[in-house]
Amino acid sequence: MVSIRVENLRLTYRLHDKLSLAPNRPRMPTGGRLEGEGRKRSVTALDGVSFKLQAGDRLGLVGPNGAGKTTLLKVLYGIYAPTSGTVEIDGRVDALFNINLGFRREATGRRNIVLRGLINGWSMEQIEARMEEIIAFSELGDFIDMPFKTYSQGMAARLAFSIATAMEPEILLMDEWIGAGDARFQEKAKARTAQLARQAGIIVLASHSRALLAKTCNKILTLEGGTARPLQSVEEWQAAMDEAAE
Ligand SMILES: Nc1ncnc2c1ncn2[C@@H]1O[C@H](COP(=O)(O)OP(=O)(O)OP(=O)(O)O)[C@@H](O)[C@H]1O
Repeated sequence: MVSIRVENLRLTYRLHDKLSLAPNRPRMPTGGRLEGEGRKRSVTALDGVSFKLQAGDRLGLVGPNGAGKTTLLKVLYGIYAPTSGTVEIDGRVDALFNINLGFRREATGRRNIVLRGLINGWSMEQIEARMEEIIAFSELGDFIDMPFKTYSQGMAARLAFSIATAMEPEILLMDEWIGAGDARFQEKAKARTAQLARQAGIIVLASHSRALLAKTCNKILTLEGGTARPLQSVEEWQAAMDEAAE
């Protein structure tokens, strides 16, 4: 059964001197908790975060800039190991948080589909079998044989989304990539995302767009300076937002 279980998660970035935040730079107006001095400086981007998700859940991650949303996605994807706490994931995970990540700029869209498929462990036969469906969903037409570097952000987003969802992930992690597609593609992508969640998958989407979150998610996790509020249903979150606005 697909599930995510996060228990008391803490993630601290250790900052080397060359990694910015030197004392003569402007103070960070927002973000995680800065600690230490000089080479021992660190940022605690997530602290004491706990939540559980089950099959069919579509979680929205919300919070101001630097709240820890992207860091949480990266921990769920396994890019960063927790500094402390536990993350237990059951299910095949794929991520779409940087549209250009993992694409060869010089290679065509078609070649990039092959490369991504191979990285995902598909055989050439499996790639061939999915190729036309991926191209059709992306609606890139003849541009599929143009180098990736010639694509607009929206075109790159179409290809990235089409490949990632063709890989049939059980858990899909996303940030606001969807904003790069035009309105029609966004509708199509939303339908496919909902279908994926219905097929007993889990979606985690970090976004600043209330409309997108309301349409896509059933649960909301609000992060602030790296700490999380208790999980809310999307209805509770909307009601709280409306109340705060009054
Ligand atoms: N690679 C890194 N090295 C050091 N600190 C980092 C790194 N990535 C993020 N941080 C810090 O961790 C904190 C959380 O950042 P994160 O990118 O997770 O926020 P976010 O909620 O996704 O923000 P945004 O809405 O702006 O995308 C910030 O204080 C940021 O400065």
